[in-house]
Amino acid sequence: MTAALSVRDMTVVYDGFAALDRVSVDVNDGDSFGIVGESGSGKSTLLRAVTGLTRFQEGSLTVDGRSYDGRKRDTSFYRTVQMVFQDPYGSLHPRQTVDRLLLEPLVIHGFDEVDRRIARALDEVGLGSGFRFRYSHQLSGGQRQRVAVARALIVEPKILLLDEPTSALDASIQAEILNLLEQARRDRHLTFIMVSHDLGVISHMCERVAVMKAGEVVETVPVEALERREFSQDYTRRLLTASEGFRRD
Ligand SMILES: Nc1ncnc2c1ncn2[C@@H]1O[C@H](COP(=O)(O)OP(=O)(O)OP(=O)(O)O)[C@@H](O)[C@H]1O
Repeated sequence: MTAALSVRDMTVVYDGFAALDRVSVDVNDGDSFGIVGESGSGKSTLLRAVTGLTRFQEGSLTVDGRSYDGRKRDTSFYRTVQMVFQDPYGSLHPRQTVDRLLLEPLVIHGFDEVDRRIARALDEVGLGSGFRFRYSHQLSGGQRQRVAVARALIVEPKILLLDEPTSALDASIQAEILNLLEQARRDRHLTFIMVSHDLGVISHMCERVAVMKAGEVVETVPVEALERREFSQDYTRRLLTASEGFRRD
């Protein structure tokens, strides 16, 4: 199996505080890989360090066979790796039309047949051409997140980094977006790396999961191991119990 992404001993320090402390993660081509952990454990920092939004001071990163350093990422990196953020309100410019939002990445990456690609991307995320000339501020949260997914997929990436992609949405809309992502992954043979505080979402979407605590990966297990309670860390058990909600004994 080829590695789509390999992070080795990655360390990110903010003002003397190690938000990531020698984190290693290997994700195979076509995998759906989850990252869980309590708030502040470093999940978003890991994704941000991979995409170059945050600099890593030590360690190495290999994506699709190429090595990248602390911060610099070239256009070909973003052709391979796209990211979908939690907040569809923050991640899309409100005064741009959907057409403009989808055109921009196509221009950056030098794609031709832009009309056809935009129409196809809108279809793929279930919006249709009626949405093409709407402004993003005229869309619901779920519709915006569909546009964010279309914007990521339109450059035909191999890897999607998903940072809590549905946690800002209502439960029913969450399921629609997750199904849409799952369908896109199957159709396009994508690799997913997904951060979620919701172990239910991770169990549904992912095959393997890294458990993070205080900037470290404390264990990496197949999702079935979580379901069968076959893991080594008590911390993982506490996360599972917390995600199952408060129970009266
Ligand atoms: N730009 C920054 N400057 C300083 N510290 C930061 C910065 N970004 C994150 N941190 C700190 O790094 C640690 C990890 O943050 P991170 O956002 O990666 O956690 P997380 O696991 O994604 O949390 P959550 O689930 O709440 O989003 C936290 O203690 C956070 O306060």
